[in-house]
Amino acid sequence: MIYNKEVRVAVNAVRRASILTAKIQKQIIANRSSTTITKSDESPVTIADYAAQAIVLNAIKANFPQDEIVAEESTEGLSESFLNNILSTINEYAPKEDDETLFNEDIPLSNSEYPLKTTNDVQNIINLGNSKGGAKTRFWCLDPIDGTKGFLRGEQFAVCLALIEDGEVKLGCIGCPNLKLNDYVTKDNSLGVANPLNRSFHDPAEFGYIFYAIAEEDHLSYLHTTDLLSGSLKSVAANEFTVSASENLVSLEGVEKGHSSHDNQQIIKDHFHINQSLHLDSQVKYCLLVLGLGHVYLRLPTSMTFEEKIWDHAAGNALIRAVRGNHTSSLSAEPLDFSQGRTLKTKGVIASIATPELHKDIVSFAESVINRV
Ligand SMILES: Nc1ncnc2c1ncn2[C@@H]1O[C@H](COP(=O)(O)OS(=O)(=O)O)[C@@H](OP(=O)(O)O)[C@H]1O
Ligand SMILES: [Mg+2]
Ligand SMILES: [Mg+2]
Ligand SMILES: [Mg+2]
Repeated sequence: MIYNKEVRVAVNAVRRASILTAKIQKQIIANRSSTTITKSDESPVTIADYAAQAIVLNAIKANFPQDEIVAEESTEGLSESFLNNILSTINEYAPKEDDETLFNEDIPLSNSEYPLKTTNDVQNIINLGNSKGGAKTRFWCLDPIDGTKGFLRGEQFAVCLALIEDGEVKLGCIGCPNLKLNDYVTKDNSLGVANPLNRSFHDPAEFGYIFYAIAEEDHLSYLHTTDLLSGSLKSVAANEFTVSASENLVSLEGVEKGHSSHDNQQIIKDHFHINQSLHLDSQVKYCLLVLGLGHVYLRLPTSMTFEEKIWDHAAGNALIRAVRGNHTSSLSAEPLDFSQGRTLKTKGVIASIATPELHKDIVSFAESVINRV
């Protein structure tokens, strides 16, 4: 397998961050923690976002010291006592990397050059996520908690890591600690989308799933968070679920009305007879899409000035391309371009496992809805 070491590091780091964030979410929901900060753009960030970013970036640098990283969070403005809090959170909640039931011994997630033992280590490693990205470098792209609002509501969130080379996403890994797939299998067989995998999901009691894919290999893999790489791995082949206009389609959409235009999405759903919608936070939406549990991901812009962040879509891009799906902006059916820096320069996102023709029709209709006077 190409990118063999990269996949092992990514899955192990995402697994460690998924277990840590899931434990912290339980504490927050039980009201035993209140470490949420509001960032300058009014969005929330928690101690779990910082702790997850620290352990994933440390794992990357310990194994690929030359690689650059684009990651969402920075420690700007954090006090020494907050940094101390991040360090104790890591020590208390992150599973230990000498736990052989969870980690491959030959993939150390820290070393003497990247130890993660002091607040200085924590600060330095988090801020290594400040790469500008672009077309020329090889860089990793991390969203330590995607769907922070869902995380705080006790709902879906995801740890999302991608590797980008020459502006193109090469691999993606998404940890979904709260995902129970059986919750999304359509109960109503008349819709014709009941469990497209034609197999039952054995949802683990806790810690959900990890999905990963190399974009150019024609399949996606997924496993329970607490399995080792060699554990009960399942996979989906390219084009396994391609759908066309004549079928009953299910949309995948966000929860927050400020993140996508639910009104414009409704107009599209009416036009294409999409009469069932799943609303979830985070890139978990992409995971359901590539399993065929939904067909069209709609993220129409609420404002023409907001720039989508590459870490909100890069890992999902690898999954979608591995199953030969479509991943474009909401205004043009050109593929998303991850080579333009830390943000996408196009507006909105539409993803689907539809035929290319149907995808083009949906985007062209979306464009007319967005640009209507
Ligand atoms: N105005 C606007 N438009 C589009 N996207 C925005 C906007 N504001 C924020 N964000 C980003 O939305 C990320 C969360 O996306 P979700 O898919 O979870 O949104 S939703 O709540 O389910 O609708 C969220 O990611 P996290 O900060 O990692 O949670 C933000 O990067
Ligand atoms: Mg955020
Ligand atoms: Mg995000
Ligand atoms: Mg985030």
